[in-house]
Amino acid sequence: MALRAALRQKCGLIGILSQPSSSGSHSRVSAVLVSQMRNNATSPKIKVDFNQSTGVAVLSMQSPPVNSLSLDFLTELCISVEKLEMDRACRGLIITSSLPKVFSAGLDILEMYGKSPERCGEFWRAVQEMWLKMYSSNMVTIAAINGSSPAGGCLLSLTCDYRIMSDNPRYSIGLNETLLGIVAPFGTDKNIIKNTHTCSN
Ligand SMILES: CCCCCC/C=C\CC(=O)SCCNC(=O)CCNC(=O)[C@H](O)C(C)(C)COP(=O)(O)OP(=O)(O)OC[C@H]1O[C@@H](n2cnc3c(N)ncnc32)[C@H](O)[C@@H]1OP(=O)(O)O
Repeated sequence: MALRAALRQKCGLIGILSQPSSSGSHSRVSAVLVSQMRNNATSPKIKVDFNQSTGVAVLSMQSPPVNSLSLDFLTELCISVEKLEMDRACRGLIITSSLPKVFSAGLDILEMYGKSPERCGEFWRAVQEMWLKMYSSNMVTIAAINGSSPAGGCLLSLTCDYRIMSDNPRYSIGLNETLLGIVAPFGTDKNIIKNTHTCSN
């Protein structure tokens, strides 16, 4: 009931929950494949279960060991969210983890070491794209934080409309990245600044 109320508040529509799903874009599906090939991965890092009758999708992060946000992971995450966004039947999105104990360990530290400036640029653009896409989503978004969620994992949860965390003292959450000497890069891209203003309204 709470979700339906939230859906009503955010979308102003409730009657379309049972509308049939439209099909995803082929170009985006192939972008996932390109992402997997680049990473030499055989299994997807993101699993999406969409329930047509409720209009709610559950996006499970399943990238062992700790769902770190690598360029490939972020690419796949953004494509999955975009595909759901294009589906008018999907009104709500729950993001959670399939892994025990960890929601997300945040940005993949290996992406920040020994990489070319071009690759670093691509990575940080993907980080920006992820939080802008989530923050400006038309769907009601909920982070079901079922494990530790430091730094970028916390950031991911903060981009959602609602956060619910497992009551377990062993799970930690917070913006601890400054302890590693990592600060958010200054966004000079006009679109990023524009989108940020739009989101804050
Ligand atoms: C506008 C944009 C603003 C952006 C601002 C910047 C935002 C965020 C910056 C970041 O996110 S930097 C990353 C910070 N992350 C951390 O500090 C998390 C560190 N990790 C942990 O605290 C723990 O690993 C955990 C998540 C609590 C899990 O603990 P657990 O005991 O279950 O597992 P571990 O043995 O510690 O780790 C297993 C395995 O995973 C590797 N690993 C852990 N975290 C990362 C990571 N962030 N990136 C890459 N790899 C990671 C860890 O090294 C272990 O590897 P192996 O030793 O098994 O090879």
